[in-house]
Amino acid sequence: MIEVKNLSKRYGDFVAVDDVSFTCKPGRVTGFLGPNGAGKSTTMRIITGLTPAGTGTATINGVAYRDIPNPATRVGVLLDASAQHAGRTGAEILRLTAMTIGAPQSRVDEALDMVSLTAEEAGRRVRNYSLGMRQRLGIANALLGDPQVLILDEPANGLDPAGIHWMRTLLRQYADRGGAVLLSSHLLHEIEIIADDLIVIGHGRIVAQGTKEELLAGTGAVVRSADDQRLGQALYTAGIPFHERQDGGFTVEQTPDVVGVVARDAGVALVELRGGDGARLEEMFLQLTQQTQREQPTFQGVQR
Ligand SMILES: Nc1ncnc2c1ncn2[C@@H]1O[C@H](COP(=O)(O)OP(=O)(O)OP(=O)(O)O)[C@@H](O)[C@H]1O
Repeated sequence: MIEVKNLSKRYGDFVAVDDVSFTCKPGRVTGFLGPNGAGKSTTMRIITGLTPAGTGTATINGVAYRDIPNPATRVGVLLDASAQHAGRTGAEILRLTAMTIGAPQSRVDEALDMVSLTAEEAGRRVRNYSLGMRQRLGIANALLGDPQVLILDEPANGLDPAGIHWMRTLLRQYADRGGAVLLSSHLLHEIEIIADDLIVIGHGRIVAQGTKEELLAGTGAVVRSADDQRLGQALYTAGIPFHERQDGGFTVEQTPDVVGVVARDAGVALVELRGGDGARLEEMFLQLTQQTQREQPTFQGVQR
C-alpha cells in the first residue's frame, strides 16, 4: 500500500505539490490523472525518494522508499521509459537489473513474456525500439523483482489502443494477485480504461478522488437543444444549476427526466439528452486542462 500524507513541494515561490494526501490499496489500480504540469511526476518522484518532500510524508507499506532494503523487490518503478541505455539490448538491460537486485536470470524471460516482447525484439538495441516497446521494456524492468507495488509514470504513452488494452489486462492481473498499482496519465480516456480508483490533480492540488464508478457516475444530465439560450433561461427560471459545455449544450445538475420536462414546458426541442456519466469529471478535467494550456485543449476521446 502507498500512503501519501499532506505532501507539499515548492520550487522557490512556485508550489508544485500542495497538501496532497491519498492511498493506493492492494488489489486496486489507482490512476493519477492531471494535465501537464499538474504535479504528478513530482509526487511520484517524492514517493520513490528521488526528490525530497517539502513537507508531509510518503510511505510504501509503512516505510519511506529510501529506507526499504533492496527496494526493487518491493516496489517496481517506471518513471521515464526513454531513460534506458540506448546502446544496450532490451535483454541486456533486464539481465543487468536482475543481477543488481539479486533476481534469478530466469526472471528475465518471465518478465519479457509478461510484457509480450519476443526474444528477437529483446535482442535489438533499445535505440531501435518504438516508444511503445520502451514502455513494455520499462514495465518488464519494474516487474523483475516481483514487487507488491508498481509505480508507473505515463506508462501508456506511445501505446496504441490495443497496447492500452494489453496494459489494462496486465495491470488487472497484477492487482488481482494482490498488487497495488499507481499509474499517472494526462489523458482521461486512457485512465478510464485502465484504473479502478482515480485521483485527479490540478495545479498541485487534488481536486477529486474516489472509485472510478463514484467519479464517473454523476447524477447530472447532458443536454443539447435547438435553442440553448431559451433552454438556459428555462433551467435558470426553474432554479436548476447548469454549466455550459465546451462542445455546446449544458451539463445540468438534475436528472434527465427533470431536464426533459423543463425543456418540454419551455417548448424547446432537444437534440440530445442523456445521463451525465462522467460529464462533471470530463468538464472539470477540460477546465483544468484549459487553465494549464495556452492553446485550445485537444485530447482524444473528449474534444469533439
Ligand atoms: N526541479 C524543478 N524546478 C522547478 N520547477 C519544477 C521542477 N520540477 C517540476 N517543476 C514544476 O512543477 C510543476 C509540476 O511538474 P510535474 O512534472 O510534477 O507535472 P506533471 O503533472 O507530471 O506534468 P506532465 O504530465 O507534463 O509530466 C511544473 O510546473 C514544473 O514546471
